[in-house]
Amino acid sequence: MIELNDVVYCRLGTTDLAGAEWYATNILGLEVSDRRRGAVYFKSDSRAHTLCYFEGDPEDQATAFELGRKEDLHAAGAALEALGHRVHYGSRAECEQRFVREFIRFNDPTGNTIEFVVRPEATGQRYHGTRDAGITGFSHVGLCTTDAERDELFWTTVCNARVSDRIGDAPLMRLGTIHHSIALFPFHKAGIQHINHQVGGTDDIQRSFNFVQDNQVNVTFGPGRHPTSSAEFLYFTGPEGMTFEYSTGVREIHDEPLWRDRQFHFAPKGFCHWGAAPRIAAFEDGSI
Ligand SMILES: O=C/C=C/C(C(=O)O)=C(/O)C(=O)O
Ligand SMILES: [Fe+2]
Repeated sequence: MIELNDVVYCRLGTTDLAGAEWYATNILGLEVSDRRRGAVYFKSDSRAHTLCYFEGDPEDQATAFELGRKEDLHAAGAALEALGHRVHYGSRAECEQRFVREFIRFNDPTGNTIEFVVRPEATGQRYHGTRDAGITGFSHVGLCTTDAERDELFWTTVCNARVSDRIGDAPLMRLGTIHHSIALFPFHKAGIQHINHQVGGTDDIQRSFNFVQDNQVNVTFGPGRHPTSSAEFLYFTGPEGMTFEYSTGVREIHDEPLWRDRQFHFAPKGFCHWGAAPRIAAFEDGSI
């Protein structure tokens, strides 16, 4: 079993790096932590970076998860190869680009690019957003799946994810005590479906609702409250059509052996307690 500790960063290709940086700092509220040729790195908490935009194809997206030690990484690489995955071992230059000691890259069964990394760099420094969005950190990612049952099996049997709840066939899965670090949403192709940052409270959600609208950013869902994690949320559109989510108050699961996953409707009532309806393709019709 591949033991994943947490989701650690996303990498997103963009055809407009300057525009993506403008959005990430002035709208999303992240802090530029580094710049390398053709790439900009962003902080959202005390980690060295949790998001990287790089010049490239917007469909070139990767999500990274942390493992404990390099021995675990090598064992994970061998296990994935034995299952038929093609595994790329990161070069020193590629590790430096990611602020990690070692990493491997492979595709999950849907074709999402996944990186498993060891020793991602931390900083002793707090994060200071360019605007006060109230962000407390990068928290989870939604991935598209072309076969939710198959991919759930991959994340829960090859890896250590546990299903906290399901909305229709979409599993919300935890790696630690946070209700979910990874969620899978049925869609017709691979890709990152949304990127979540936690914010401090309701005021931050409501303030951002007004702020993003005042800045002509498309709000696609919310404000609302998820029946699943109990979190209050706001979803809006970013560069290249990426969906970003702020949420606050996500449930923590500490009674691990006692928790039973629950089944929610794949319909607005399964997504929002307050009656908001999503205008996000993978939330509207899982078979698109
Ligand atoms: O509405 C669907 C999403 C639910 C949640 C949640 O329970 O917090 C998410 O954030 C998610 O699936 O990503
Ligand atoms: Fe989410």
